Amino acid sequence: MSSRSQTGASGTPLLDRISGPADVRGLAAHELPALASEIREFLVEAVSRTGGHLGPNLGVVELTIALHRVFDSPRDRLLWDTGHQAYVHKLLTGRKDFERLRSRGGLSGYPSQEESDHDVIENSHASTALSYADGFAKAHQLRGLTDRHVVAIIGDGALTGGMAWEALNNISATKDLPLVIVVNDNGRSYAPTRGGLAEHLTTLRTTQGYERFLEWGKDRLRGTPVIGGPLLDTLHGAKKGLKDFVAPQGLFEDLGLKYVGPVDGHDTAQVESALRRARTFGGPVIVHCITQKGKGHAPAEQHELDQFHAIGAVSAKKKPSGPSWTSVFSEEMVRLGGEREDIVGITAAMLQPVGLEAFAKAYPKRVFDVGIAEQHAVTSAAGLALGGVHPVVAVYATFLNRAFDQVLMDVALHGCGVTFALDRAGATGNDGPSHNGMWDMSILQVVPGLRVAAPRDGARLRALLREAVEVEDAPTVVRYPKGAVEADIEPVASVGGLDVLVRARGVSRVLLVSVGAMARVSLEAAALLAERGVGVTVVDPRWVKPVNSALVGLAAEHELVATVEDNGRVGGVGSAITQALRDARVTTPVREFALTQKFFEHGSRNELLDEAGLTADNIAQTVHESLAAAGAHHLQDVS
Ligand SMILES: Cc1ncc(C[n+]2csc(CCOP(=O)(O)OP(=O)(O)O)c2C)c(N)n1
Ligand SMILES: CC(=O)[C@@H](O)[C@H](O)COP(=O)(O)O
Ligand SMILES: [Mg+2]
Repeated sequence: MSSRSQTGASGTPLLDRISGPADVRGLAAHELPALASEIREFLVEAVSRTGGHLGPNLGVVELTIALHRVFDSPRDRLLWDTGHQAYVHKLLTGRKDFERLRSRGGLSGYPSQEESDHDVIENSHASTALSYADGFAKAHQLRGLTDRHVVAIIGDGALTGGMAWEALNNISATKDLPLVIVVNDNGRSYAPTRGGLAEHLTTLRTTQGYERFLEWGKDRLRGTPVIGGPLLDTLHGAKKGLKDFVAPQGLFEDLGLKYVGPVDGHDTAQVESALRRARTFGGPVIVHCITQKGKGHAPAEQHELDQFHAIGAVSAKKKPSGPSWTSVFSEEMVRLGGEREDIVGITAAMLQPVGLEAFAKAYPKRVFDVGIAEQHAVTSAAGLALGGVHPVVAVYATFLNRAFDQVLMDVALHGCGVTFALDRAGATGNDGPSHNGMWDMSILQVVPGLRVAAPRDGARLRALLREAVEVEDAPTVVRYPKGAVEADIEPVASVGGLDVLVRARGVSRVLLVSVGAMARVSLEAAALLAERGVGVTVVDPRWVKPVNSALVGLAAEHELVATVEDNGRVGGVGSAITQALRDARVTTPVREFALTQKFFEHGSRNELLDEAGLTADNIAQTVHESLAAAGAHHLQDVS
C-alpha cells in the first residue's frame, strides 16, 4: 500500500480523480470543499514527513483550486512569486508523488519547468512574479495572443520587495495590459509583515467585514426589488465610501490599477467570482485575497513564530539537534550587543531564520526588519554606519546576490563599517538551485576593501564575527553553511595569521588551503594522502579575502597547492589564490576544488558536495594524480 503521500489511498477520492486542471473544472461546486479538505489532509501527512513549506501551501488551497477553475493553465500562465506555495498547484496539475519532495529524484519544492509545462518561475527569490508577468503580458499583446491570460500570484511579504513596485509602476502605466495580479495576503512573511504597505493592506482587509455586511444585505434583500435595489446601492455606496475612507487613497486604485476585493481567500466560490470578474477587465487588475498561513491545521495556525512556514523532515527531528551555525551566531550577537551598544541588526523578513530573534528580544530598538528588501537593507546599513553605528546585516548568502551593487557602491565605496552575516552559504541542497549560497565568495571578490571570513567551526565563527565588527572602515563578511555546526578544530600552529590544522609528517609536498566548513573534508583528504606517503600541510586562512600573503610564501615551498571551498569554482577563493601566486611569480601549480559552476538539481548537501567532487576521496585521488603528472612533467623537463 503506497504511503498517503501518494494519492490513491481511499482517503482522497476526489483528488484521485484529478490528473489536470480540466478535472478540477469538471467538479461540481458542492464538491470543492471536500477536495480542499482532501488536499489539506494530503499535505499535512506528506510534508510533515519530507519537510517543506507546509504553512504557505495550506493557505492557498481554495485559491489554487479557484485559479485552475477560472483560468486555463498552461494556455493561461500562472506565475507564482517565490514559488514555495506551489504544492497545491502541483497536485492539481498531475503531480501527486510527494514521497521524495525536495530530495534528489523527487519533486522540486518550487515550480519546475522540467516537471511540468504548467510551471514557469523556478527561482525562489521573492518579488519577481510581477516583472515576469509584465513581460509575459506584453509579449502576448505583441503577438496578438489577447485571448491568453497572465496571472501573477504574489504574497504580502513578496510585495514588500522593491522589484514588485518597479513592476507595478510599469504595469499601471499600461491600461490595456491583460494581467491579473492575485495578492495572497495572509499578513505575514515568516513573522507578520511590517511596514506601511502591510498597514495599507490591513486597512483594505478590514473592509472585509463590510464585504460580508454587503453580502448579508444581498442575501436578505434578494427578491425585494424596491427595497433591495436602492438599499443595495446604498450598502454598496457605503462599502465603497468606507473602503475609500478606511483605505485612504486606495494605493492600488491610485496607481490606476483596478482593484477587486478584499475577498475571503478560503471561500472558493468567492475567489472564483472575483477572478471571473477580473478576467473580463482586459487591463491590469488586483484581486486581493485574504488567507491564513497554515489554514486548516491547528498546530500550524497556532504556531506563534511562523505558522509552519518551513518545517523540517520528521527524520531530521529524530536526530539530536546539536548547535547550529545559526545558533552560534545568535548567541554571539547577544553577547556583542551587551558589550557594544553601537551594534545593531538588520534582517530582510527573516528575523528567526537568520538568528537575530534573541538579539531582538534583548535589544528591541536595535533590530530592523525591513521586509523582503535586501537592497534597502544594505544601503540602509550604509546609512546606519555613516550615522555612527555598526550594523550587522544577516541574510542568507544567496539573497545577498540581489544587493550586490548596494554592497559595492553604497557600502564599500564609502568605506562603511558594515558586517554581513551570510547564513546558508555554500551548498544547501534540498531547497533547490537558487537557494545554494554558492556565489558570494565569487561576486564579493571584486569589491575593493571588502574582507571575507569563512569560519570552520563555532569557535572560529565567534572569533571572526568579533574581528569583523571591529572593522569600521570597510565592509566585512562572515559566511557559514546551513545546519549543525562542526565540532571545534583547534590549530596546531599559526603562521602569519594562517591556522595550521595539520603538519605533514616528513616532506610537505602539498599545501592544502581549507576554506571555512570544508576543514573536516580537507583533513580527511590529507590523512588519505599521508597513507599514500604524500606529506600534506593543511592551513585555514580564516580571512579568505584579501588573500593572506603568508600563503604565497608557503606555496613557494610546495610542489602543489590544493584549495577546497564550498563556493562556485569561478572567481572563488581558489581563483584568487591562483592569481596571487601568479602576481608573486610563484609557479607552484594550484588545484582548485569547489562547487561546479552550474545550477544544481535539488538534493542533500552531501549529494551536491559529492557531485562536485568535494569529498576526501576525490580530493586525495586528484591531488595524487596531479603530483604524479607534475612529477612526470618535471622528469620530462630534466631529461
Ligand atoms: C529575495 C528573497 N529574500 C528572502 C527570501 C526568503 N523567503 C522565502 S518565503 C518568504 C516569505 C514570503 O512571504 P509572502 O510573500 O507573504 O508569502 P507567504 O509565505 O506568506 O505565502 C521569505 C522571506 C526569498 N525567498 N527571497
Ligand atoms: C522559500 C524561502 O526562501 C525560504 O522559506 C527558505 O526556503 C528557507 O530556507 P531554510 O529552510 O533553510 O531556512
Ligand atoms: Mg504572506
